Amino acid sequence: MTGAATMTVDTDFLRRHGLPVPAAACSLQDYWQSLPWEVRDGGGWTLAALQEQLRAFLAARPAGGGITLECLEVTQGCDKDGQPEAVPLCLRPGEVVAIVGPTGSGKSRLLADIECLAQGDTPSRRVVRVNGATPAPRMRVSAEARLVAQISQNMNFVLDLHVEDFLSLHAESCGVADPRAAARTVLDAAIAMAGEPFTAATPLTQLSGGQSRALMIADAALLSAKPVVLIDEIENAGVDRRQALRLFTSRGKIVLLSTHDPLLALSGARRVIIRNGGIAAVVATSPEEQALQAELQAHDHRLARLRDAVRRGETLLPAWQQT
Ligand SMILES: Nc1ncnc2c1ncn2[C@@H]1O[C@H](COP(=O)(O)OP(=O)(O)OP(=O)(O)O)[C@@H](O)[C@H]1O
Repeated sequence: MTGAATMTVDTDFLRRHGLPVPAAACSLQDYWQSLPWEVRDGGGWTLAALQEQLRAFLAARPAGGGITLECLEVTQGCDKDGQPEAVPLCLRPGEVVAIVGPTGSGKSRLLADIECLAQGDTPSRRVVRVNGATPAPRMRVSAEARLVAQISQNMNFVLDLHVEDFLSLHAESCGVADPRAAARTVLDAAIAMAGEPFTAATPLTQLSGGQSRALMIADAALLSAKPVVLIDEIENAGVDRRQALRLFTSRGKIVLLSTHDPLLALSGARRVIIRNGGIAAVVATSPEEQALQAELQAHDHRLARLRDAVRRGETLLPAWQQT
């Protein structure tokens, strides 16, 4: 049955229906195959009925396992020498926050701590609180209940599907009313962001790194209900970076991006400075820096033209001299 292989079972759903909970996350299809016949027959279940009910359950539930995210706090962290971090961090919906610092300083560590909702159990000993409270354990382990979508540098697909089929399946598993239309919207946004065009019929395995990331960004922004998006060094991603950020903030998501790029560093209202593994400061983007953004953007457009010319194998001077 379409979708059962791509839907993940949800422990809350299973408990609600008195169904056995598997030891590890698995697809609905695998779960169904592992169910003893007496459980299937006793509950009058069919795979179609199970899928229908799970889809309705997920569609009715806000992302993050039923909570509306109001604030995400990162506290009690230590730097690499075990010294307490200078400042805690509090993030609110619709915010873009850049994470900056030298190579190896701990930017990815901070993203990973947020991704796993660290509870003092990572090298930084950070504790992440959700809406002022300790998150429920299932928010750390259940794929459905997790708050965070992550876009990282190295994303490539291994699925043997075309772009449109993949997006439709994902839309269907998210409980979207018209999966094909939702897939089309995501595809259009991804194509607009990617440096090189691709189509609905492109096999996933033939997408370039930049195209894969553009697809994942559009998917995370427009289909995923996760309220927090972590982006690791999008500057090398071969996508229109500012368009990607706009897509996320238009959906009210918290966006944290680790970056060395000055334009991206200024794209949020604040930036987190990491030194020696710890948060050394949280700096507000000043009005002067905001004014600088327009100038940096003009340079960025010029460089983007050069990058396109390089990709097309053209000589660079005409692209550089174009006003
Ligand atoms: N607070 C900390 N305590 C202990 N170890 C840490 C801490 N922060 C980071 N580390 C460790 O330091 C190493 C480098 O950190 P990380 O990869 O996060 O750096 P980065 O800033 O993302 O680097 P790059 O810019 O090269 O991607 C990792 O092994 C990480 O686990």
